[in-house]
Amino acid sequence: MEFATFADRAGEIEAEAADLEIVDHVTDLLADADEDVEIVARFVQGRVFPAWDSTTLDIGPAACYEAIARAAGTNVTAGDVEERLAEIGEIGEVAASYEFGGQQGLGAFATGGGGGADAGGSDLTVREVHETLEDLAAAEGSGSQDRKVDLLFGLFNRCSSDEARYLARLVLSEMRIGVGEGTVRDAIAGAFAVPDDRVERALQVSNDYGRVARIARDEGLDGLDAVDLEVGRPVQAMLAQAGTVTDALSEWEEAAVEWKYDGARIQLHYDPDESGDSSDAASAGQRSASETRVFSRNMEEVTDALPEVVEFAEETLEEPAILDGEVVAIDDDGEPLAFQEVLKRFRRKHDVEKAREDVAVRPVFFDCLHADGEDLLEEPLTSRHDRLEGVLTPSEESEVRPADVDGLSLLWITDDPDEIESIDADALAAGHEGIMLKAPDSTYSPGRRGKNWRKRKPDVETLDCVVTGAEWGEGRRATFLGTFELSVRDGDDLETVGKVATGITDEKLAELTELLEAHVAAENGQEVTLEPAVVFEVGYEEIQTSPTYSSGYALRFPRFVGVRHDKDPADAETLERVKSLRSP
Ligand SMILES: Nc1ncnc2c1ncn2[C@@H]1O[C@H](COP(=O)(O)OP(=O)(O)OP(=O)(O)O)[C@@H](O)[C@H]1O
Repeated sequence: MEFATFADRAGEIEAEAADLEIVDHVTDLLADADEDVEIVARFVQGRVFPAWDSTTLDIGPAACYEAIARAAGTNVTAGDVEERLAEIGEIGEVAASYEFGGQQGLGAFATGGGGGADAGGSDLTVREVHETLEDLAAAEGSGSQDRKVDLLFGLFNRCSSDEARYLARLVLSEMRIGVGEGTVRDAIAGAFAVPDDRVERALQVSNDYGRVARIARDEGLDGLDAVDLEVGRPVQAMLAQAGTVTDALSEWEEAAVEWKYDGARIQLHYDPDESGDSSDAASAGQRSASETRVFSRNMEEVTDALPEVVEFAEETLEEPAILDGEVVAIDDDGEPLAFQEVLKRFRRKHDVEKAREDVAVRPVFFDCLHADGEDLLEEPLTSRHDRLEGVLTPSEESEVRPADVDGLSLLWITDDPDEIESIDADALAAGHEGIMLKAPDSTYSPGRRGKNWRKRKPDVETLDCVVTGAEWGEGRRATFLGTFELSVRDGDDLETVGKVATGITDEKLAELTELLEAHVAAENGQEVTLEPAVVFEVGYEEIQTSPTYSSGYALRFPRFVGVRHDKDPADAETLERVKSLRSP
């Protein structure tokens, strides 16, 4: 396809306001793209490379202004282009405002000729544009920026103003003609007469609109259905919504409960025998027989920044696998550190070894998308977790208990809110963020933020409660008071509303013990009665009626937020207010 035709069609799409009409235009465009359908399906979304491919053009706006200026003539400078951009506000319009053609230079020859653009368009094709942009992306090392500018100059130099408009936008990732992913999906289905849900599935597993368009055209439905996950090519991560335990249990008979790790999402791709493969990654040849690649939640490659994850894979895994998980920063004792610490490591390109000495990381996996040649997206969560456990368990140790499997996130299936509460408490006590609730039968939906994965909703509100009791801890916490009894005011009386044991670090427990010990009124075994003196601010998920506490109400999932040193028991919440906050 001529690039002028593409630019023309892009102009028509941009001028169209109605979504359905836009789909019709894109459908026609794909149907007319012939051998270039792969490129056109990407260009129309403003992409040069497939979504899974983290290759970038690596060319900044300044270099683009420079290329435009050179193609526009000897009197134009990059500064002039920038000034015009400040006036007009959009790089496409700026590029279209110059007359190109006829400038001689290295770049002009590099892309097959100089000049030739006229108002009706050049002889440039989308394929030539694509190939030149591939060369531009590949330019590395010293002098590469000059080479990039040369190549881009060569393209602009052959452009009519309409072509220049869309070339500039494509290069700077500012296409913005109203074509989203859903539009291209519908257009592929329309152009090649295949059902849109099958196109959607193929897109989910491949993350490559160009390839899916070509397969739909050349191989139809059978071809689409044969598109599989590929180890080494990232998939979009499934995402979570916020939700309560109550909602989860009322919608599903049972919930799968997992710890929510406070790190950064990773997708691990491991192939034990890459040697026979001729892919680019293999030909890079740094890793011997096996190949491990790690991607971020946005499918960006982060392998080199996380050597611990690569080592983990190489030591633990035996079969090809795609695993979904979290990388967590840890201290010298292996205890989790705050999320901010992971960020110091996550996208680091230089001094990785030094950074590793400062902050170590460890992976934890909670899902398995592919194992040993088999795609598992359509399998229920519980089966995927079983496969995950198998993949992470070295074969000679098949008897190890799941709790001992390194890198495996634990999963509990339960319909008991109290058990969920205690899993949440354990997660917080172990330094994690809380819990995730998942539908046990759910399939893996890449890129979706559906109801099947829920992060426990953060507390709606907090209450200031008087601490009227506590318990001595056990084991390493034997010298600390914990499990604090909470009360609210009812006239001159105090009535209990719950106990809080979660959200408190050991350091904080030591501090609270010191504060509360002075107010111990009585002790009975581990149980301690406290004079009303200290007020805690406590978060909670909801308030329900309950026979367990003297107020007749209970805080569900209470969490310690802090001590209200500025408040006396007389300033604590009243039972009246607790009643008014009760869930309907
Ligand atoms: N067991 C787990 N299952 C799924 N995700 C987990 C788990 N443990 C930790 N996570 C992390 O929690 C994230 C979902 O929680 P959350 O929504 O708070 O993440 P976010 O990236 O901060 O925000 P958002 O995804 O809403 O944009 C996942 O993307 C993943 O990184």
